[in-house]
Amino acid sequence: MVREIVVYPDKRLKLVSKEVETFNGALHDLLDDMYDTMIQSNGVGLAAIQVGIDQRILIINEPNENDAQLRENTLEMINPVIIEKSGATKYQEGCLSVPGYYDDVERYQYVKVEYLDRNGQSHTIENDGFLAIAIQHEMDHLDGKVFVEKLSFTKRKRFEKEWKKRQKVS
Ligand SMILES: CC(=O)Oc1ccc(/C=C/C(=O)NCCc2ccccc2)cc1OC(C)=O
Ligand SMILES: [Co+2]
Repeated sequence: MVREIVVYPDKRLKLVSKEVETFNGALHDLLDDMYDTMIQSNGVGLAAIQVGIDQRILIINEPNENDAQLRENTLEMINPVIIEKSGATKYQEGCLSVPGYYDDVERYQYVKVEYLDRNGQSHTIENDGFLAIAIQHEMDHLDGKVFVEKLSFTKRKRFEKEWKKRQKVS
């Protein structure tokens, strides 16, 4: 089912999420709910803290060449750890917890990541494209960091001004 998305500057987004210890039906239900929630909001990535669960869980679903997001293309990462990183890249990021705001964020170009799947099986993935950016963005959420906190001083000032104005209106 679709869950409510936690919106910036909710202080839950600053929590450091805890490692997952049990790989049971409740975990599978959460992963399925995260998928429903991400797709319904037109997202390509979501961390569990964005639906209020402070566990080290993230999902990514990159649209395919026909711009379709297929369920089987969903990458589910539990307790992910970056074991290699290199290079630098910049990409205009957005976040379902900061709806309607996009800005350039600097990231590592290449990452190699170890993680567990929904059954507790270990996997290693490496990427130097869109997926590398998405993984870094979502892993930041697991450590209580939102992309707007990585902006340069001036960009951050611009964001805060815009966001305050938006809060007054809504
Ligand atoms: C108004 C509003 O909510 O705008 C949106 C903002 C962000 C998003 C989705 C952001 C998202 O999935 N971010 C995952 C992290 C990520 C960012 C950049 C590259 C890879 C991975 C969707 C929005 O809704 C629409 C209709 O576009
Ligand atoms: Co995000």
